[in-house]
Amino acid sequence: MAQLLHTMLRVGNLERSIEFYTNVLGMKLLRQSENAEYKYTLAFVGYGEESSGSAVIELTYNWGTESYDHGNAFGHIAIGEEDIYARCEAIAAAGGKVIRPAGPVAGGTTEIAFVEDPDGYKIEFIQMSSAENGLG
Ligand SMILES: C[C@@H](O)C(=O)SC[C@H](NC(=O)CC[C@H](N)C(=O)O)C(=O)NCC(=O)O
Ligand code: NI
Repeated sequence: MAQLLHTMLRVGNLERSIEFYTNVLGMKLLRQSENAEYKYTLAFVGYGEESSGSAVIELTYNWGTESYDHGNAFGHIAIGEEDIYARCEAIAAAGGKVIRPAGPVAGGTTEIAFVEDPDGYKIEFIQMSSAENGLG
């Protein structure tokens, strides 16, 4: 059976992104690799080991490229959380940017929040106990 493995994000400063995803969002740095020939470094972060079936984020740093034009197509990566209110408080306290405070989605009951990572990618937090479609 196919398995969702990772989402790749190109980032402008790998150390900054690793710091955010680990110390602000509470993920683990799972593995890191460098390709000197093609001048890029990969860092995989997530809440669980890939070997246990956890989907992860692949942070890609192209040496010397400090920013990207994100266009207007990319939406977000979603993370299920037991308490998005506490998580958002912790993110804000750690200097993270909460761009949509925790609360019910417009016209619905699922409770969500949005934060922005250091490159401007949006991360959605969903209160699993409130999630519709059987996620809760
Ligand atoms: C390890 C595996 O999960 C990969 O995603 S490697 C894919 C490969 N990545 C790179 O070459 C990284 C540097 C490259 N300059 C880039 O920014 O992508 C690749 O084929 N990338 C092309 C792509 O469109 O992802
Ligand atoms: Ni990949």
